[in-house]
Amino acid sequence: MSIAELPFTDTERGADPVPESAADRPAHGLDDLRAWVDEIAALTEPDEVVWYDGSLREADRLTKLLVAEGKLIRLNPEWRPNSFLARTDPGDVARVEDRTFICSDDEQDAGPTNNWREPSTMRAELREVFAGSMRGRTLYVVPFSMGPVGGPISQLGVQLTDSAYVAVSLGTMTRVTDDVLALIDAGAPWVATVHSVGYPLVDDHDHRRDDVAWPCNETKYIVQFPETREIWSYGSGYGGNAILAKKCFALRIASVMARDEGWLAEHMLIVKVTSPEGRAYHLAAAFPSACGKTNLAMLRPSIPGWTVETIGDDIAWLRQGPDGRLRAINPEAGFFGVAPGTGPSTNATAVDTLWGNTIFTNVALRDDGDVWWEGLTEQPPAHLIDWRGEDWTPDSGRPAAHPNSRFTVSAAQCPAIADDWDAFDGVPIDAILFGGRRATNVPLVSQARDWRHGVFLGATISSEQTAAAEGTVGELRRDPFAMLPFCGYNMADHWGHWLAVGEKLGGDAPAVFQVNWFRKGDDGSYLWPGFAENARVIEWIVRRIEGEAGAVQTPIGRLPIADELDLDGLDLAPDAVDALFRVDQDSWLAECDLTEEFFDRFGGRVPPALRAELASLRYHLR
Ligand SMILES: Nc1nc2c(ncn2[C@@H]2O[C@H](COP(=O)(O)OP(=O)(O)OP(=O)(O)O)[C@@H](O)[C@H]2O)c(=O)[nH]1
Ligand SMILES: O=C([O-])CC(=O)C(=O)O
Ligand SMILES: [Mn+2]
Repeated sequence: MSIAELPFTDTERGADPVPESAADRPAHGLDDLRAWVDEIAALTEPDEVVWYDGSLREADRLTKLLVAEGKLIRLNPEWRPNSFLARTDPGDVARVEDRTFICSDDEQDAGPTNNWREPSTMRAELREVFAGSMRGRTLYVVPFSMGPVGGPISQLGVQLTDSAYVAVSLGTMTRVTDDVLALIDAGAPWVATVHSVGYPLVDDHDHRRDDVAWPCNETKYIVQFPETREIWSYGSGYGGNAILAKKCFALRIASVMARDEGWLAEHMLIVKVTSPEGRAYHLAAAFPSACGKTNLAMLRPSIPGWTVETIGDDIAWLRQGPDGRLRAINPEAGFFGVAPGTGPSTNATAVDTLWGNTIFTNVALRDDGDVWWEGLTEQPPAHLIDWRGEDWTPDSGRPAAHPNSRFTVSAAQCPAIADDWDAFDGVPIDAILFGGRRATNVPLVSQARDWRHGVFLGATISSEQTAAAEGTVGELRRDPFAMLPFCGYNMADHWGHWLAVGEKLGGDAPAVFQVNWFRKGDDGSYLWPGFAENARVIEWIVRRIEGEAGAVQTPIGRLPIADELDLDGLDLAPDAVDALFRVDQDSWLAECDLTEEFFDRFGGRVPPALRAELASLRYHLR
């Protein structure tokens, strides 16, 4: 196919350019791209500009450079070929939600769950911090595609960054190829993203300072301009803050594009499930950060006859296809997964994926030059260098790997990757799952009565805070659609958008379920073994889609009837099943009060259909 014949996505860049912005003109062609790169280079004053082409040769050159600069440690190639360890600054280990801004023209469009700043004020602030911010450094230009290059659900972007670690990571996490430039030259739209670690090596008086292993800045900005589809990130080198294709573009900016164009950009894994009868199904599931997406995406079923293959572990873009069904792509090309808790008994597929060609961040270093983290083996090694670079022994009394330590690895390297994982036009979705980390109340699995009830379940996801973002771990927080930190517009409008998408899908809409692997008994231990055993829940879900499994109607949804969930060979605590599915009237009524309080934060923007769902839930509980 020639470039001229490739189907282009129909995204327009912002209609109302804000004056004095460096990157808000409608961009068409390589000349515009080059002009924009020049403009940012004039602002940030790097020593040189390098176009990164994503090739193995260039990746190799940059990792060698990073090793020479002391920014990456090469792992022992005998255990972990072509793999590296990065240690961040201890203050730069997770997404910074309080420094993440949605700068829509209208504050109401950002909504009460986003930090809003007036766009021109923010632009002025950004110009100040970015001025000269790349002095003494190299500016990398990284053109990338989210999704198969030129695909009907795919989008293009360009990231400018002064971090080689970020450029290489982006090369793993997205498709960085010359084809992207060819599409841009042919006029395809692209999203402009600028990143600086905020650690210039030369000051205003021409004084040079030495670089550090993890340059960053105490002042951080993660800024999205939804109308002009732009991203500016300053002061952090950590994944979710710095690999702008991921959360900033594929969720915050893409969710706005999706709202405007009638599709969905969601914080979801995608899997292909094959039943013992050989029938294939595709499921998409939204769980908040560090609540089990990567684990479910790589599930090895404990029950015979079933297989689960990976399509994506974090982000899904979904669009109604020509056949009327909802089709999904994984816009990413790699995994940026949580290391702790990843071991042979929990996620053997991930362990096998990480055999080489991996960048680890903030895990511990073994004396033999390999890596370790809590959960990789039952017994920790006798001695390690911890994520801060300090000596560690099992009685040090602190974790050796940071709880949010991560691996960056190519999706193609996953042994369980599905053959259709990079299908040009995506895969048809049969079921959507919503889940959170709830010690109480929420049952192991339930089915929504219909799409509208499903949207209510998505809108009311709540979860105990994890280490994936700065904040108090364990506190309960509302995380609608697992998108609280990632929705680029008013969350209540997002619910309305989901309802509208459901209307369009009609009878072709996927079935919707809610799951919770994390319910605890009175003694504080998990009631459900989780991980591989979650296949039993997947089986019930597939049987429900096929109309083969029974369910009982309860006020909160349809629960499996006794014996429909295969528990054969499971060693559950006495009463565990009862406790996993108990619907306690009083605590659910209290939950309703919390939901109403939460809805009230959005005032009149909450879709009446969701208020009606809440009223109906209360009515049936009483
Ligand atoms: N008890 C229990 N823990 C689980 C289960 N699945 C995942 N976990 C744990 O949850 C943590 C995070 O899991 P991930 O699969 O990495 O979470 P994620 O949703 O992909 O996280 P992000 O990459 O931050 O979006 C790990 O410590 C896992 O061991 C489960 O079924 N049961
Ligand atoms: O974005 C990140 O830093 C990692 C991630 O997947 C999440 O937090 O959901
Ligand atoms: Mn995530």
